[in-house]
Amino acid sequence: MVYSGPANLHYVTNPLLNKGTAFSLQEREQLGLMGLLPPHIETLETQLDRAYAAFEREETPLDKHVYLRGLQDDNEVLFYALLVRHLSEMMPIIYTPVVGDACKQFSEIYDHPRGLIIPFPERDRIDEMLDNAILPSVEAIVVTDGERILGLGDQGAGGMGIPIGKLSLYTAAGGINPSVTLPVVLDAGTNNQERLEDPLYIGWRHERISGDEYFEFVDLFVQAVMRKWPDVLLQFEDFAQQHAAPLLARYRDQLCTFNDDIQGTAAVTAGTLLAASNVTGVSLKDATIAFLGAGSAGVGIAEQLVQLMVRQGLSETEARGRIYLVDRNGLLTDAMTDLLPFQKQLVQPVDKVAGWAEGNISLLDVINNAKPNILVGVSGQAGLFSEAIIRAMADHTEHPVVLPLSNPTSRIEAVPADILRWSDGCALVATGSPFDPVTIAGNIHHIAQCNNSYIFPGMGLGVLAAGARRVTDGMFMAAAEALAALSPAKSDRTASLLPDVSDICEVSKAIAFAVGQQAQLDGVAPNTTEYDLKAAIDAKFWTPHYEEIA
Ligand SMILES: O=C([O-])CC(=O)C(=O)O
Ligand SMILES: [Mg+2]
Repeated sequence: MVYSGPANLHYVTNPLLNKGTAFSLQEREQLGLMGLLPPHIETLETQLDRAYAAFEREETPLDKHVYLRGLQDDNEVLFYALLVRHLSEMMPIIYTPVVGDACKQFSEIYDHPRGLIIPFPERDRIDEMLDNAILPSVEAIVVTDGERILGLGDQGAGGMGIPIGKLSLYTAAGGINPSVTLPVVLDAGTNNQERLEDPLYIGWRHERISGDEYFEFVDLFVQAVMRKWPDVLLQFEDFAQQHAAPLLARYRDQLCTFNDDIQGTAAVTAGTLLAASNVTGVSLKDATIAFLGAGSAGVGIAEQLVQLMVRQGLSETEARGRIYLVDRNGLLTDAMTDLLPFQKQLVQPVDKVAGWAEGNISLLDVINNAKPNILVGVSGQAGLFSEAIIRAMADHTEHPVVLPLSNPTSRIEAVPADILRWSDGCALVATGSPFDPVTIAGNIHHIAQCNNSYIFPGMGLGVLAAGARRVTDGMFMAAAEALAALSPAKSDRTASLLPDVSDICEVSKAIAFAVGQQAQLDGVAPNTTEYDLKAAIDAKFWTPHYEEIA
């Protein structure tokens, strides 16, 4: 039987409309809410006090996550007002690291529908599903297939936690109205046995589809999105490395799209390294860089750094010669036959490295021979930056820059306190997940969070405010440079390499401006004056507040 109850209920059940106790008397009368709400009419301020107290009562980080997600599903204005007010405290709860646990336990904590979960067997009904999204219009989508969730691997449909968390930051940090954002999971199955055997598992209980069938499935989705919302910004997130780069290559010229793990992570890392070079005095063109991890994130960062080094005057060959990628089989060389296509540009000639080791060349061999001053970890493996590795870095360089970027915290290559201890406080450290400051010999070292969350909210704001039709490499370069320009370490060497999380809205606006200008230069957005671009960004920037409904 189709529900035919009163229509007024949706004002208190739709989180985009609900104001709870803040509905005015007039609204209560006109919308048919009399008696549904307690009589005392409250302000958003009072609601915030109650919500924060409830948040504090929750004991574990995952409980706090569940509380905040519940609030989001109940009343989005209140959720965002709370989040914006306590961003430094709450970002680790709705985003990395706690969102990792939320994805692993997504089926256990599942409560409300949010966004779309599109299962492979229903692939001929995607248009209908997009129609069901019940949002008046959609401007930003974050999609995952759940195969490489942070460093936690295949979480199947539980990966939905990631698009939800990313889009929460689109709003809290990038000012995108939540009513135009849509999280999506393409449920292509899972190869995670634990999930498949979990009686509570919410996803399609089937091993992952692969090959042509997989790419055709993604294509059905992208084509349906382009039919329904041709101007939408589509962010790909946490796809496995064998899919991420080919999907980006396939779609980047068809619609406004980017891959956050390849391009967003690359831009924030480039911005962090530009900021670090101000502190160390070693510019990127004079740097040598070692990577642990040669997946889509590592290669994405390396390619962005090649571009930056070329801009600073190196030839492309010289730039590539300064970058060493190490994965589980050792240093990538041109003698290897099983490399993925996107890795092949980033190999070292075997002739150059002959004699560095017998057999595979390890990260330690690379450090001892190439003497890098920058070390980037994107391996997804905890603990691989050992004491020997960090000490070898510090032996060759006065201020080694060490970026253990794997998320969540449980996957980090080394914790900042160890890196600083092993380098006698000389290293500059930034991490993918948040860390408290470290005190060494009386000096406080602030640890920047080198996470794509500094980039994608501003990228989204810039794209949407400028009306960009495509996302170019230049726009990511502009974002990286705008971020570096805001580095507190520019004027104070002991300060964090990146701005404080509490300043992220201002960072996003600055990035949006740089991105919008670059989009115009690249011919993918209509030309405007700087004044009009700034005004468009300010006008687009949504802040949580209640609209009068009646
Ligand atoms: O989500 C994050 O914290 C950063 C990211 O994209 C990833 O690790 O996949
Ligand atoms: Mg990601």
